[in-house]
Amino acid sequence: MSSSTSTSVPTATKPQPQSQSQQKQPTVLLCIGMAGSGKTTFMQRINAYLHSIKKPPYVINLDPAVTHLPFTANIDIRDTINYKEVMKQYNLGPNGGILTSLNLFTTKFDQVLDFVSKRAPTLDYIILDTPGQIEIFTWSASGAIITDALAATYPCAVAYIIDTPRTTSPSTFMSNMLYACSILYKTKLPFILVFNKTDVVSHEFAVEWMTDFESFQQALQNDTSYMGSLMNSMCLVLEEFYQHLKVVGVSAITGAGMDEFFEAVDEASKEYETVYKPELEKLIREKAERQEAAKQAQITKLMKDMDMSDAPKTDQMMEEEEETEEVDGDDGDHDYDEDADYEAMRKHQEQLDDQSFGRWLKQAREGGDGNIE
Ligand SMILES: Nc1nc2c(ncn2[C@@H]2O[C@H](COP(=O)(O)OP(=O)(O)OP(=O)(O)O)[C@@H](O)[C@H]2O)c(=O)[nH]1
Repeated sequence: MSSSTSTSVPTATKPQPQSQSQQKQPTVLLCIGMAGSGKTTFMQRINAYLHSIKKPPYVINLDPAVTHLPFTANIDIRDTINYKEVMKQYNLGPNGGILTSLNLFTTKFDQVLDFVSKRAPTLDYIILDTPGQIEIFTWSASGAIITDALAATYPCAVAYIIDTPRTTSPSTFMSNMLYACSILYKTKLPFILVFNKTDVVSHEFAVEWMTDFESFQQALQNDTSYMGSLMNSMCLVLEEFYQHLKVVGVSAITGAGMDEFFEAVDEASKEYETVYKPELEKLIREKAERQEAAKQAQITKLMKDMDMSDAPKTDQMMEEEEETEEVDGDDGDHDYDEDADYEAMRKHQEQLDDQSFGRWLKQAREGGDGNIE
């Protein structure tokens, strides 16, 4: 786990050396969190922060149910999808309405990517606000499509927003961590745990629990229930998960922790380049190889079906050909036998005909048929 606590100049503000051939790619930040954790307020804060350092971000709102956006979005799902209309038209409840709206929007996401790609060379950050009902984005096909589409092109990181004052009990903390863990393993993207609302409660207790499992077990001391012992074991399991996280404490209201947050984003962007991107490229390469192999197999099969002699022959094809020749030989003998049988039958029939004709002639003569003479 890396906890960013330094107050030095944010790396995001330092000029980055740019190779001529390499086009600048903005970093995508996906803001995900439980309802009420402060995603929208946090989006407003980072938007204001980035404007203040002269790096205005490209803002995308994916929450169709938000009534008021305290910032201007470049692309807003609400401009194309009327969430209340969707609920009425499809006879859905609020969650079904949000999910269907997101699904409808995802069908047009290629157009969103087009818009983004036109602006990308001039951008440093693309920030996305997601629906309040976290599972609608994290566990839906649309959420996965949007995340994968962005992560395939741009360095991408998840900012998981946590309501710190509501996470002070070991059980809510553990629930939140397990949820974060599920998102990390689902997206496999660089992950930043953003403890929000630190103006109310400092996030230090959380950092301590994550770095020292004994302190978490101490907090559980009075909990002798089954849940208590389960959490006791879980904290050991989660130790490995914590090591892959960047942790920052912020206040979306006061603006505290913004420098640390963008330092973590910068690290996450590098992690994307060194870990996620090579893995993605490997997957793409493997898929291309599988497709090429399948194509070659199809061509070989087609050549064989067409009996193209100049087609490259595999050992198996040669063996099959030899077997076929042997069978053809048998067929020739068989044809020969059939011809002999046919000839014998023909002769036999001729004999029968001759005999029959002879009998008829004899009868005709005996019967005095003058015409016969
Ligand atoms: N004290 C304090 N309150 C905050 C902070 N960030 C957000 N809030 C408050 O938390 C409440 C929820 O904030 P939102 O930004 O609407 O949270 P959200 O996650 O976008 O909410 P949904 O879209 O409904 O899921 C609001 O009343 C905010 O004013 C913070 O840093 N400190």
